Amino acid sequence: MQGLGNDFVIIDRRHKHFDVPLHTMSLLCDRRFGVGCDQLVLLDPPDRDGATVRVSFFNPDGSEAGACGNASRCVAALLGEAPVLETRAGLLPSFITPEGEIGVDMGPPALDWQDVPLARPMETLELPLSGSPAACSMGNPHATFFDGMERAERDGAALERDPLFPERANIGCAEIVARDHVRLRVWERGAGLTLACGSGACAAVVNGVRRSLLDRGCRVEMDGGSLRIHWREADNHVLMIGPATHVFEGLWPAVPTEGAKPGA
Ligand SMILES: N[C@H](CCC[C@H](N)C(=O)O)C(=O)O
Repeated sequence: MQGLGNDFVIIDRRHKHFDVPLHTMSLLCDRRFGVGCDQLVLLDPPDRDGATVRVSFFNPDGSEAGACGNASRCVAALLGEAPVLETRAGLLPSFITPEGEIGVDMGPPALDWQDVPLARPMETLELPLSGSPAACSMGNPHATFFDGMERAERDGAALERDPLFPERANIGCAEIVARDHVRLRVWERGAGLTLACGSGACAAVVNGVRRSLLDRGCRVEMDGGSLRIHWREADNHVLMIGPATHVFEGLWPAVPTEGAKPGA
């Protein structure tokens, strides 16, 4: 499935559990050897009351992401009937707008340095990096710059691994069009430049509001298309609304026995 061109292989293990080894994940994500995707998504039976499905997200480099906004909308669309997603970021309710778009309540952002996480406490909102980004977590770490989108491709790889980010970071680079409209390009942790990033769009609005650059309701326009983001004052939750598209589906091959060659 894909959300604004940010694409995913979603493996539904709710009815038959099987292991997906790391090397199989990497092959599936690698466009040279497999289907190719920005993240791999696993669906499992829920553990927590109130959840419909447990969802976990993995980058092509095998690292796990605590949040994945575009994939969350895709899972909501796949299951239908407004499921509640159990993720590492918490329980995320979903909804369908009258226009048929998919909405996910991405929960509250985490703003304290230990929760982003950052390597040390910061005296100001602006991090001590060229371009003075702001950082927050949506269940995954995001640093957002507001001085144009060029930095994403130019410096994203180095910034992702800056020592300031002990768990690395997704690097969002924004160009302000208006207080309710921003253009964004994201170098994603463990995945590189993508056409869109849902949690990155949420983080950009949160960081933009904190920097007094954006309103709480904002259109975030990315190369793959736009999301509507609203950082709700009443409960501090971030709502994300946008499309989710089913591309194709297949059957998981007979689960290989131990030691079988990957990518069978
Ligand atoms: N594409 C995802 C973000 C993946 C984040 C992942 N790269 C990480 O390690 O946090 C989204 O739509 O939110």
